[in-house]
Amino acid sequence: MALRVDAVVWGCRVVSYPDLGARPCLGGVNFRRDLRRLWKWRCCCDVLGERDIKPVEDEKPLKPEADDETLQNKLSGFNKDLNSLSKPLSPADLSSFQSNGSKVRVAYQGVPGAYSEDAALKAYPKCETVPCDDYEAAFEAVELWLVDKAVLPIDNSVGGSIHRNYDLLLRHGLHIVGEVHVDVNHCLLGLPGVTKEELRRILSHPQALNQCEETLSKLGLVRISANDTAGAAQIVASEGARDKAAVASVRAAAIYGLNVLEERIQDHHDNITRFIIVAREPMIPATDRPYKTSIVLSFEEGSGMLFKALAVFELRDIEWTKIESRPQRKRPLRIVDDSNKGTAKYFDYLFYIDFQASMAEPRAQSALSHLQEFATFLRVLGCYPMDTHR
Ligand SMILES: O=C(O)C(=O)Cc1ccccc1
Repeated sequence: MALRVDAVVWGCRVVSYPDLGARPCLGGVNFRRDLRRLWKWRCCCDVLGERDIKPVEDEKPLKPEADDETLQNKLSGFNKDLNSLSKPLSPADLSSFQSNGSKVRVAYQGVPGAYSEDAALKAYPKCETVPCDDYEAAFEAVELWLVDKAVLPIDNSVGGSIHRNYDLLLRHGLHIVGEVHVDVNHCLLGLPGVTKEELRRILSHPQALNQCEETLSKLGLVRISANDTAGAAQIVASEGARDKAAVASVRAAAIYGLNVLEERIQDHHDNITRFIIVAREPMIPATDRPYKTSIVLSFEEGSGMLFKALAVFELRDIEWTKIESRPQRKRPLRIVDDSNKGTAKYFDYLFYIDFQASMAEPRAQSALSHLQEFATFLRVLGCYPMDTHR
């Protein structure tokens, strides 16, 4: 099956896939439908290996239909040099501008005012942020060259890991090229003139609701989950119900014209979310600053192997900063013949490990080759500069 790349417009590939009887597509124009076709094509060609194909029910575009003028603007930014777009990244690529002077486009889940957008702007202050319906759409937008990067929450100091993004990292072939910490200040937002006493219902992202459990219980509010914090603020503002409030940021309040009834309503004053930045190309590992490396691996046998894996780092004085385990859905049970006691069954897990070293360092390279000796699967998700600020 053939795919023809007709041109690269505004960082998006204009593609046609004659074998599927499809017309050329341009990011932003009927994006979802074209995306599905390209998706099928990618799966047929096994470009990125096995993946789940999620049927997309709605025909809603990721971005509103582009009008003629927008299209013309996009077309004027033609870039036919495909090769220049697929080079590995260096720390200089942490700039908000690309080598051709155009702004870096960064996808995030949510609507303007979401913490994920704060993270994108913290990492690339002058970037163009591109809102996406869900985390998966943000990954897809990078894969389809509609944006340059995506920023995704991965871990929160109060709520813990965002498991969905660990799973998506494995399913998609993107690379982690950076991390950014955002200090989360959850606020209680209501319609102008509304008092706390009038509130009955509270909307927000499930993580935000969990992080504010104590305050929300004291206020006796009924929780309603929303796609993202800013999306919740947008709903409260547009519905105009006086008993409904949102948990979101001060910036979201300003964008949607809501009143900040109380700031820092989270149960723990210090509430930091770690976001990762993913791109199509990996970052070239260097040693000019502190680097972190993220890997995912699995073992044939159980708990002793994890101990051995951690010893690999300890032996080389490498500090690991995070371990997360996720079930191996394709192989949920490992059956062990336990001689005269019968057959034991264990769940099988993938382990995600972050450690503080650059792949440019011999000690990190030797740690990975050591791990390879007993891991049944090992993938480097990325080696990237650490966010050493708060
Ligand atoms: O909903 C948002 O604004 C997000 O970006 C996700 C999120 C939710 C709660 C804390 C940090 C990030």
